[in-house]
Amino acid sequence: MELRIDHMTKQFQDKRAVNDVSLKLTPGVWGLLGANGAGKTTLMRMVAGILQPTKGEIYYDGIEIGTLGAAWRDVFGYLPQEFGFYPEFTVKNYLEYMAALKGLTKTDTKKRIHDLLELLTLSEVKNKKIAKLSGGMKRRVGIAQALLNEPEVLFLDEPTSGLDPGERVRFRNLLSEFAHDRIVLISTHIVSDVEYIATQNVVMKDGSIIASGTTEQLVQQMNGKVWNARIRPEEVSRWEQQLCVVSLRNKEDGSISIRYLAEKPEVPQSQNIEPRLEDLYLWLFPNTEREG
Ligand SMILES: Nc1ncnc2c1ncn2[C@@H]1O[C@H](COP(=O)(O)OP(=O)(O)OP(=O)(O)O)[C@@H](O)[C@H]1O
Repeated sequence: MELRIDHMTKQFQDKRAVNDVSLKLTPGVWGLLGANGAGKTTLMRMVAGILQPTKGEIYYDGIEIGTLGAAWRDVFGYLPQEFGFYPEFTVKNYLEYMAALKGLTKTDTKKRIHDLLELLTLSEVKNKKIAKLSGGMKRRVGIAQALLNEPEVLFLDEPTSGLDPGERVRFRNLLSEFAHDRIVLISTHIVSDVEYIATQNVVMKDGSIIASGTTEQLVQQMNGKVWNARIRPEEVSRWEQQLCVVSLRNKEDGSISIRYLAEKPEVPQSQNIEPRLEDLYLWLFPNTEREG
């Protein structure tokens, strides 16, 4: 099973949103990381067949997906970033409707919806109107519809936005299991969503892939660049202005433990510490807001 993205490019008037991206996706979870505007959504929409590429092709097991036509839609699942629901539908009716669009049989639909409602802890709200659900529940309904046809290739655009930490963990575990023999690509700027479950990560910036590899391979680039030191509370704003600060933690003795990124130690008595994927992300995208 292989999805080959070949020299994909998308030009919007004067904006090149995706610039000659080539990727070979194999079974497992793939993390697609990048700051706002990196081109992640545009790339995913082209694979989903919603957006016409300016240049490039996509092959599933060697066959161009345009040639596959309906057969591609049968094996592909997609959760868009902006998800247009039918607010007056109940959760169950909506999933039945989507199952019919995806061509599932009546018997398959019943069982599949039952299982997905259980899996995504939506059983209790299955007869509620979608308009009445919380943001996190709506997101889970979106995930359920993407999983309806048990897709072999699943693309999820920021799937965890609006999920609480418990839901996030459950969702990550569910995906890890699901991706055992499928290709799952998750676009996110929340590094912890993919740090521990992604088999491979791809980092996009300004429409191009600037790094890719396993989490371990990627974080290696940060060896020797992540530091920890103790500072006094009154020094915080000075160091924040001078350094790329990953985190600040109040210690019991009144001092502050600072984790920062730099080519060499900048704060007196800094210790070199083990890098994480978030460190690389902040190194590549220093101006992004910190993860909450
Ligand atoms: N229909 C469009 N017309 C013109 N420009 C567009 C269009 N869609 C996207 N863009 C631009 O292309 C670039 C990439 O956008 P895209 O939504 O793919 O990024 P992203 O990585 O998904 O960002 P985010 O994390 O904010 O969703 C941005 O500069 C965006 O403004």
